[in-house]
Amino acid sequence: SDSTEGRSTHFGFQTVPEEEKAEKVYKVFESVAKKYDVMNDAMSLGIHRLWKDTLLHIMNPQPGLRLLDTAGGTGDISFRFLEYTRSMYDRQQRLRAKSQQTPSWKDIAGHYVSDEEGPPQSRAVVCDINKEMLKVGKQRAEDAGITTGLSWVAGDAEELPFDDDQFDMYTIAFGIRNVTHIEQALQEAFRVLKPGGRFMCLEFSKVTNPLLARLYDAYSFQMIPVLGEVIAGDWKSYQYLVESIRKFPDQEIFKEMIEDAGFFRVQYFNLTGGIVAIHSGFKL
Ligand SMILES: C[S@@+](CC[C@H](N)C(=O)[O-])C[C@H]1O[C@@H](n2cnc3c(N)ncnc32)[C@H](O)[C@@H]1O
Repeated sequence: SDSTEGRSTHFGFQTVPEEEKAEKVYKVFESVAKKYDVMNDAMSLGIHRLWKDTLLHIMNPQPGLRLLDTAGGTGDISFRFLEYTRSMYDRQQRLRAKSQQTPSWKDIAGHYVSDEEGPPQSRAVVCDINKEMLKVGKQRAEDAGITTGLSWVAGDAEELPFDDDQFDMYTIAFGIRNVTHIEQALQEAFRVLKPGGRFMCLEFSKVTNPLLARLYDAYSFQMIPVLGEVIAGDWKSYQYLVESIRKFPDQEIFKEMIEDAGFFRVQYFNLTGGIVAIHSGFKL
C-alpha cells in the first residue's frame, strides 16, 4: 500500500485511502446509472445476461421465497427472480392439472403456502446504496409492468437496514468488490438470512486458462475504458471497473472469507473460464 495513513484501496490506476473508497464508488455509479444497462450489454457482448440467468438456475427458487438483492442496482437479479418463480409456479400448476398424483402446493413449498392461500407471492427487495441506480431500476420495473412483489430500499451492504433472520435468499451480483469492508458485508448477509437461507454472489474472478487470461486482459484494459468513453462519456468510471476486478480476491480466497463469516457448504462455480464465479453458502 502506498497510502501514508491507514489502509488503502485501489481506485482507477491510483491508490486511494480506504475511507475515500465509498465516496468514489458512489460517484462512479451516480455517473453511470442512466447508461448502466446498455453499457453492461456492450462491454460483455450480452454475456452478463447469461451469467445472471445461471445464478437463477443454480438458485432454483421455489415460489413464495423472499430475496434480498444487495447492491441490486437497476434490478436485474430481482427481475429474474420474480420471473423465474412465476414461471415455475405456472409449470407446477400445469403439472398439477395434468395429474392427480402431482403433489399439492403444501407438499411442494412446505410451510410457505397452503392450498387455501392461493399462489404464493415471491418477494424481492432491491437494496442499493445509490439513489440514482435505484431510480433507473424503478423506472425499468414500471416500464415492464412489474408491480407486485418488488420493493426498492436505499441501504449499505455493510449495514443493512433489516432485522435479523428475514430472508430466504441473499444475492449480491457484481456488487461485493465495490464494498469497502467485504468481511462486514458478509457478516451482514449472514445476519439478515433466515436459518437455512442461502447466500449467493456473482462476481468477476480469476481466469483459470492462461491464454484466455491474456485475451481477457487485452480486451478489458484496451476496450472497456474506450467503450465507457464512447457510450457513456465516462472513461474514468470504466477504468475503475477494470482495475477493481483485478483487485478482487480469487475464487479460493473469497470462499474462505465466506466461510469465515459463518456460512456452511460454501462452493463456487466458474463461468466463462473464471471470468466470473458464483459463490454460494448456507446459514444453518
Ligand atoms: C456493478 S453494479 C451491480 C448492479 C446489479 N447487481 C447488476 O448485477 O446489474 C454495483 C452496484 O453496487 C452498489 N454498491 C456499491 N457499494 C455498495 C454498498 N456499500 N452497499 C450497497 N450497494 C453498493 C452500486 O451503487 C451499484 O449499484
